[in-house]
Amino acid sequence: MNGIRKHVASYKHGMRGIKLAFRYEFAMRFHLIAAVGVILVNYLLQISRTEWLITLILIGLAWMAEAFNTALEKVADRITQDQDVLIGQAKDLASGAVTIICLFAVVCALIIYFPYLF
Ligand SMILES: Nc1ncnc2c1ncn2[C@@H]1O[C@H](COP(=O)(O)OP(=O)(O)OP(=O)(O)O)[C@@H](O)[C@H]1O
Repeated sequence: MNGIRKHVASYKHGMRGIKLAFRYEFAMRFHLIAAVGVILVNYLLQISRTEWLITLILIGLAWMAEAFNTALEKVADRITQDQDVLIGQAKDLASGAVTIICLFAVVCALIIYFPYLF
């Protein structure tokens, strides 16, 4: 019972994290606007159920990568705000993770939307 209560509490912390991310992170709001755009285009083009799933999974992965990136930046800034090679690399890697999923999302979007448009 204690375990279940703890598990439910961790979802509450998670919701707080999601609120924080959308309230204070410009990049997260940008991803939200992009997601709304994608959902709109999906409706307009009447894409298949599988294509809906792929786009929704990619949206989730992009938000997840951005949230991890923000978390890592906060921890790194707590460790030191001085210039540090390893901190710089850690931040670049976390930012790279976001860039990777965004690049794949763009490629997938082209593959999915192209046949509907041309
Ligand atoms: N303490 C540091 N030491 C060395 N380089 C740093 C440090 N802090 C930031 N950088 C460099 O500046 C970049 C931007 O870091 P910053 O903390 O400003 O994140 P940001 O502008 O919010 O980036 P992102 O767009 O990835 O969210 C990092 O990817 C890193 O290359």
